[in-house]
Amino acid sequence: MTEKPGVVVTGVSGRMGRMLVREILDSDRLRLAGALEREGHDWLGRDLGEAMGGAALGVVVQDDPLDAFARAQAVVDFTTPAATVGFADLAAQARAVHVIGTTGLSDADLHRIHVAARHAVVVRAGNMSLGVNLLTQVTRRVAAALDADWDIEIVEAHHNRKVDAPSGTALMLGEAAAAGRGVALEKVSDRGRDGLTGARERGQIGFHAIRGGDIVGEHEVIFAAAGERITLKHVASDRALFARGALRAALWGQDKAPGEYDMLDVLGLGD
Ligand SMILES: NC(=O)C1=CN([C@@H]2O[C@H](COP(=O)(O)OP(=O)(O)OC[C@H]3O[C@@H](n4cnc5c(N)ncnc54)[C@H](OP(=O)(O)O)[C@@H]3O)[C@@H](O)[C@H]2O)C=CC1
Ligand SMILES: O=C(O)C1=N[C@H](C(=O)O)C[C@H](O)C1
Repeated sequence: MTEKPGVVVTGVSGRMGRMLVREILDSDRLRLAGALEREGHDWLGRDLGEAMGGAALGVVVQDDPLDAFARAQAVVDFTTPAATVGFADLAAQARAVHVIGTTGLSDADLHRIHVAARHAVVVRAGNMSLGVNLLTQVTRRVAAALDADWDIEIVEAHHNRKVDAPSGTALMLGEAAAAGRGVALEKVSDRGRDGLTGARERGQIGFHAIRGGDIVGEHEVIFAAAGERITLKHVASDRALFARGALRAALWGQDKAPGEYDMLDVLGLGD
């Protein structure tokens, strides 16, 4: 029998890191091969299970990514942009599938990930859920069917610890709406209006971010015209959904050629 692919979880003490560990331990198709935290973290050197407040797992939390990646087939990464670009280089060196959930990546970060993907499989998505990825397809189609008399506004809501805005998901939905309209998002994007802004410009795509409490993630795409309005909405009520999507991507990537992929590829929802 072949061994189950081993997964290293980065940012293992974080909201998504802990969720990923639980899902891997529940999985009969993957095994936990390593646990990473940043330099200086108080979990370093401790057994992961005990650090999480449970029984020992025999996996020690470490801060040496190359050592961890060399013993794994996949790296599942929900951390920060600065950490993720470093992990992309090292996962490529180790030829491990790199699943990236981190959002807030700059164009320069994306370029570095693109270069790393010459040598290894990278699956990246601002949202790993089936529902949101399906919603991007629906959004693109609705935007393609309507002209610019329909104003597009994207509203997202998240917990009060989130550090980036608009959310990665809001940007995915914005890209989908812009693609449906046949325009480049950066040319029409209007983020967080404030003050004496003047009337809305025709064709713009607006973004608005709510931050509060423990909201897991909610996204609305509003198409508003004179006398009528269409609202497409997704609500995530459990982070396990993102973790399961990411682990599905880690498995899916095992037999793929090096390159950049997204969750539409993993879920078979691409055109
Ligand atoms: N694509 C998707 O479906 C989803 C994406 N996300 C995205 O995932 C990212 C993480 O979210 P969340 O889990 O809520 O955030 P958290 O802040 O809870 O977790 C991030 C973790 O990464 C750790 N970290 C930071 N730098 C490093 C490093 N160099 N090496 C190892 N670990 C490091 C942090 O440690 P410390 O706090 O000590 O600095 C922290 O434990 C965000 O960008 C978020 O938007 C979230 C959910 C779903
Ligand atoms: O930070 C989060 O929590 C989330 N981040 C992702 C995003 O930026 O869209 C996905 C999800 O909405 C949760």
